[in-house]
Amino acid sequence: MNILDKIIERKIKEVEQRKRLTPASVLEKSAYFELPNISFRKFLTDPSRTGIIAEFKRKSPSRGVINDKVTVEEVVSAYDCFGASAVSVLTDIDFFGGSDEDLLHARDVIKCPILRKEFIIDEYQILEAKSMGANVILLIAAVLEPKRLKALAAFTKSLGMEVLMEVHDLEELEANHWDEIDAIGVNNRNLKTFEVSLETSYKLSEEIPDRFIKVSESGIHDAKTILQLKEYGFEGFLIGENFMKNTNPGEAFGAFTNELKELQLKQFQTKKPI
Ligand SMILES: O=P(O)(O)OC[C@@H](O)[C@@H](O)c1c[nH]c2ccccc12
Repeated sequence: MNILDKIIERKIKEVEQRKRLTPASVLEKSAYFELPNISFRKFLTDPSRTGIIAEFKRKSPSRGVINDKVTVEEVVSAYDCFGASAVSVLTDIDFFGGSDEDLLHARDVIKCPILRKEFIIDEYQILEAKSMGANVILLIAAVLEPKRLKALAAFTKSLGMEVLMEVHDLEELEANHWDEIDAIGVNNRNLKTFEVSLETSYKLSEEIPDRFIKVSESGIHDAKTILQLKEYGFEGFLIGENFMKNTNPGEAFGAFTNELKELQLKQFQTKKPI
């Protein structure tokens, strides 16, 4: 059994337990059901933001503990303040050391869209996401049948939220050209083997129809890579470890965005006719 199978096996049990503990009707009483969604699409394509979806991730199956010393509030408020287009918060407890509380605390301190980073297999988890104040959810093509993925995406849209679908290869991409999806994320990390290659994004970029926002996920460690990905049409960049591995992830994000701005300025100046 690969790690993804293990996570899903655990997740099925977890969701059943959660449903018994808190019925959906209780989740639906959350005030977030009354509020308009903070648009992921709008923030990602806003030129005054960076396009970066900055992630709060304490640990992962591939890296072990990345950072268990910082608070979610201090990190995500710096992410937002230095121009993140969205913030991603892991809520998986067992494999990523996250929690629902992390997302709730993030929501208390930031105004940009929040991605609930979770292994979603059931509508109930989407209701949970809404009740916590998340604005966008992740649907992973490697764990869902195409028809099931479409149904979960439609349910998300019916709640006014948005969908980031994650793919890792052409087969997953071609099976899931659903109108209910807002953005397609190419995961450079193979969730079954942990291998990381940016070539995955470069190769799949031209296969993604223009109506979807293109996002590149995982393994991004420098500002130069963002410029390269932009050349391939990517507008979103999901980055976790590169910030979280630092004592002060928020500050690391700030330094990264400064470097990105400088590189962009240089690129602009050299392209400009004299
Ligand atoms: O820390 P990285 O290499 O920058 O990657 C971030 C993000 O892409 C990664 O955490 C991720 C992408 N898809 C996922 C699905 C589940 C859990 C985690 C992920």
